[in-house]
Amino acid sequence: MQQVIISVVYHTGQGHTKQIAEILAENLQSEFSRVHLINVDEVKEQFDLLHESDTIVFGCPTYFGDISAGFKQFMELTGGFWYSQVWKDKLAAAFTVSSSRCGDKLNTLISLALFAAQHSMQWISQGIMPRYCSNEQTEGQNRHGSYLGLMIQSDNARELNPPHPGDILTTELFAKRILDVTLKFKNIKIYNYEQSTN
Ligand SMILES: Cc1cc2nc3c(=O)[nH]c(=O)nc-3n(C[C@H](O)[C@H](O)[C@H](O)COP(=O)(O)O)c2cc1C
Repeated sequence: MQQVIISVVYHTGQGHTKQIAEILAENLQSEFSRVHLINVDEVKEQFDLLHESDTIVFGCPTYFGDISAGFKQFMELTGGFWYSQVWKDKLAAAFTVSSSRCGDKLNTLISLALFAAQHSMQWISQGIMPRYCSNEQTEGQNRHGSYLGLMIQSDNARELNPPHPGDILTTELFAKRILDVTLKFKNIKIYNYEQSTN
């Protein structure tokens, strides 16, 4: 059985971004894929896992309308790889988490896409249509109407609460899309494999 390798590399401050990284990793896992979940705090020892990946998913919280400092540190560690373009034509996708519905998350996704472009990676858009009927517009899939990547609104409280159900659904659908696109890009045809229709 041919398998693709997908890594999710993330920074988290209080754990909200970690929650989403874990849901993504769980839903990326299949008989056709091997998944690495990597916290940027431990990335220095795990760069080989990123180098062997077909797809790398980048994730961080939005802090002051942009990527977090923790993620930026990781980005700057990749300077040597940029120089030799070792990630050229790997696939890339991204997600960000912030406490406001908007919270200027788009700017974070743009920064992450630019980072991937400087590494000459191929970008996977979110590819999930928002639902425009009844309550689903606000409670369902892609409720923030994002296209560049996955946007999540965290419920910031004293305790770490689970993400909004609509955001969990969107995360699951995004994982399915990342897996679909990776298999397509690697030209792996799987008999009876159901492509996502969202
Ligand atoms: C320094 C700082 C700046 C923040 N800036 C924003 C912001 O610009 N927009 C927003 O909606 N939330 C903002 N937040 C809230 C975080 O995005 C939110 O708490 C998020 O869930 C953090 O994810 P984490 O738990 O993975 O660290 C900020 C939080 C911090 C600590």
